[in-house]
Amino acid sequence: MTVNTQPAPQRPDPRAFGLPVVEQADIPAELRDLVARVHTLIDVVANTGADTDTLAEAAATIEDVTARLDVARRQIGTMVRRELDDGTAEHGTITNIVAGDTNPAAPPLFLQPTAEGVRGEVTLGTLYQGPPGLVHGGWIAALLDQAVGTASSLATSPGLTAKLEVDYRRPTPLFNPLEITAEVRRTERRKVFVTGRIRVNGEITAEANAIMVRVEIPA
Ligand SMILES: CCCCCCCCCCCCCCCC(=O)SCCNC(=O)CCNC(=O)[C@H](O)C(C)(C)COP(=O)(O)OP(=O)(O)OC[C@H]1O[C@@H](n2cnc3c(N)ncnc32)[C@H](O)[C@@H]1OP(=O)(O)O
Repeated sequence: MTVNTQPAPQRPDPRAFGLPVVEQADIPAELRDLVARVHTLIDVVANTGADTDTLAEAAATIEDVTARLDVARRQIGTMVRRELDDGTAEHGTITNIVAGDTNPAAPPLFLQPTAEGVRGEVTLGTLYQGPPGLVHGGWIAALLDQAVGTASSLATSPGLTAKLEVDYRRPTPLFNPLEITAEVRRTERRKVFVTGRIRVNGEITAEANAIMVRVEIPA
């Protein structure tokens, strides 16, 4: 695997903005296990053909579990700090819908730096279905948004998506490994022009061109 050998740019510490930071390594194994099991549960519920007695029993059990877990909620904006393969680190919101470590609805997509930008792989099931057997177009945009945002953040500094234009070239199938890549093309003041792609078996199914606008970080 190729990694970015350029010196890492100075990245802001979210704590300076009042945001709590959790080290990825400090997320308890039990929470990771719970997140994975709930992810499976969501998929099973979405597809179940169980009888009504079983459904009612399951709903009561889950109501009970929900009440037990609904304690000491995290502050909105809680960040997770992740060590990356190139020895640098990144911050992301811990409940990010695409990549959040503690979000059972997230695929999740974890991106790593490469010589060109970022790369990750993810396989999506029926939770992300739009047309029969295919990934929902909004989710394709979400995956690409995450990729261009991360590429921009790692190459420059964190920003918000100002523009995201997606070309849907081929249907993107469920249950197939999706290769997600993104790379910064150029920067212009606070604007970062980024391209992202989804490939299936080497063929591009969707491509995005985005403008990220870097947030102004006080000195
Ligand atoms: C503290 C540490 C945190 C760490 C954190 C790390 C996170 C790292 C992982 C990230 C991974 C997440 C990936 C998901 C990323 C989202 O999902 S972001 C959420 C969706 N996006 C939004 O909500 C953005 C909403 N829009 C806005 O807030 C504002 O319009 C913007 C985009 C911040 C720009 O506003 P502004 O800062 O006032 O900037 P402004 O002066 O208007 O424009 C600056 C430049 O951008 C241009 N521009 C502005 N809007 C546009 C546009 N729509 N089209 C074209 N050009 C535009 C302007 O023309 C101007 O260009 P120049 O004059 O320099 O040529």
